[in-house]
Amino acid sequence: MTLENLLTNKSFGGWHKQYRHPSQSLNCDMRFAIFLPPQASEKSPVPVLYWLSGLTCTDENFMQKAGAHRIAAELGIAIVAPDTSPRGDDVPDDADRSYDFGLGAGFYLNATQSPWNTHYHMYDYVVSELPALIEKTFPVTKQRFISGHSMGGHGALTIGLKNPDLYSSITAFSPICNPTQTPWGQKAFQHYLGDNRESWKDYDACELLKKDKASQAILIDQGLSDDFLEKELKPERLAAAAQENSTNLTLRQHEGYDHSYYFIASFIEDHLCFHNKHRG
Ligand SMILES: N[C@@H](CCC(=O)N[C@@H](CSC=O)C(=O)NCC(=O)O)C(=O)O
Repeated sequence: MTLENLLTNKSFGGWHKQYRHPSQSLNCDMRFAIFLPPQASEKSPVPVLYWLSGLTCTDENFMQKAGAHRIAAELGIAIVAPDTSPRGDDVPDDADRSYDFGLGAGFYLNATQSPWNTHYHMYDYVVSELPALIEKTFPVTKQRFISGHSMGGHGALTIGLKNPDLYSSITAFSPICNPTQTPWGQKAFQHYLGDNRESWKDYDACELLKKDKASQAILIDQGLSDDFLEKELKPERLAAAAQENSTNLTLRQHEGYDHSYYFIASFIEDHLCFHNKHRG
């Protein structure tokens, strides 16, 4: 396994680092970023928040724009930000090169349909391959938290709900909550998963929550001036499903905030503190 260090920056007493490595699940080279707080050492390993970004993002957007390092350094939590899709000349993209499908839009699932199924296995990468690499390489514990934004909020919710033993708590900003019923999700699932709509439900947070009560606590923040709210996100449906089975889900709605990283930066401290409360 080669792990190539591309970038190292000291930040709030800790370290932001960017790496490239060959990924077996995705069948291509991948980049990820990690923030290691100053407390992290072999003698005192720290838990890890996995952050899943949204459409068009790479590992860089969150690290550069969210303003998360100060509070992560204070709390002693590492943050790992993977890319949002497989990358490279061999990796197929949307024919129209649109932003909502293909490169930069892996939807955190395992594609079953050709030509997507050669590379698009972001679910396996995020749940298994990347944490194994992180836990082998860096001074971290096996405790994981998960969070994300928009498409990454969908990823955080579905991955967290499906793996209660692996993720202690779940948070999301402006998540796509019911992708089987909304345009971004339907386009992606049709291509990646094919015509059988039953198979789509396995990657839909509302459907997962209707099936089973979540064992973890969930925090969702949503801006009320978000241009994607009505058409794509549907947080009210997730809140209703949670209420139905007494899942511990808090949906906070904020006047005036949009879908951008200004919104994420405004509330990221609350998310890190929320995860910190669930630390073992
Ligand atoms: N107008 C944008 C649309 C893409 C966009 O808004 N991407 C969001 C995530 S949306 C859901 O997954 C994002 O995080 N963008 C990156 C950023 O740094 O703000 C476009 O056409 O690119």
